[in-house]
Amino acid sequence: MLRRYILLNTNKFVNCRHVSQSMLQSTVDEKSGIATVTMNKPPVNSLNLEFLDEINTQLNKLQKDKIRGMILTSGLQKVFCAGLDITEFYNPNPDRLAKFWTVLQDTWLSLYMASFPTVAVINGHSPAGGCLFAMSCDYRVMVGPKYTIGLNETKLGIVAPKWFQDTMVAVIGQRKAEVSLTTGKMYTTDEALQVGLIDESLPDADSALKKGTQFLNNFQRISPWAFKMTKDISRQPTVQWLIDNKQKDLDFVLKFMQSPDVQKSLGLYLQSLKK
Ligand SMILES: CCCC/C=C/CC(=O)SCCNC(=O)CCNC(=O)[C@H](O)C(C)(C)COP(=O)(O)OP(=O)(O)OC[C@H]1O[C@@H](n2cnc3c(N)ncnc32)[C@H](O)[C@@H]1OP(=O)(O)O
Repeated sequence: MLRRYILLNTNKFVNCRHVSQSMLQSTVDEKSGIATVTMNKPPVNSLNLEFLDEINTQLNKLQKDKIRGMILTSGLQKVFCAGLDITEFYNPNPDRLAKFWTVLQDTWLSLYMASFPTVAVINGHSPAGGCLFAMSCDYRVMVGPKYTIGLNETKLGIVAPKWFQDTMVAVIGQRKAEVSLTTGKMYTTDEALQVGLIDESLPDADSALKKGTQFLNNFQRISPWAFKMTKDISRQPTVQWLIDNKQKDLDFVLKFMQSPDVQKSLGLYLQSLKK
């Protein structure tokens, strides 16, 4: 089957059979209209400014192209996404930190409110921002049993912003989210399934991708307009706070992240990761 590969670094559609050298590969199945977007930024798909910008640009492009659905997955061996790139927060340049956080806000809004159905095929560990991205999709299929997922921010000595927390509440409910967030809980695949953080667990990536595609095929007979209106109504309460408070959220992050206590915690955490 002819697949359309998108070269993101030039931001142009190119019909060819080669995968681009970009950090993000995107293929669109021309028959079904389903895009597979694969994060491929070794070693752990950490989300820095440039990577987020690329993801956001691609989401907007797919929206314009009126694709019928999207699978978000990882091209790495055992990590879906390690979350935000901690080096963006450690001894930051304030201008870059502001840009980074603004692009993160925009990328989340693009993903959370995507006009097309989205599935996260979580084929590796998915802490913090990785979990946020997975939770922002409409359906989650995870490869089990050895990977983990959760919002672990408190374990780094930092605080998940309100919209991270609200996204989790929307998926697993207030009580479970509160315990999960305060303890920085990383769930095993089985635990995540039990608590409702993921929708399905499959033993390998191929079957997870098939499941994800099956979910998207449910929308073949659903009007894209009816889908989008329903999703907007359902998700509006979660996004509205950020839409109304982007600057306030940014100001908080700039102040919080540059405080000496937080810098100290981040430094220790980075050191522990290197060990
Ligand atoms: C108010 C603002 C709040 C902001 C909220 C923040 C949300 C976030 O997303 S913060 C990021 C939280 N992420 C994590 O805590 C994940 C940390 N990483 C891991 O747990 C593991 O790396 C992981 C399980 C994902 C993968 O394990 P391994 O495959 O064994 O890889 P390594 O641990 O050896 O890591 C390889 C390499 O990558 C560096 N790394 C890992 N994660 C990050 C990250 N999030 N940002 C930057 N760099 C990261 C790690 O240090 C290693 O580096 P080298 O030693 O230089 O190779």
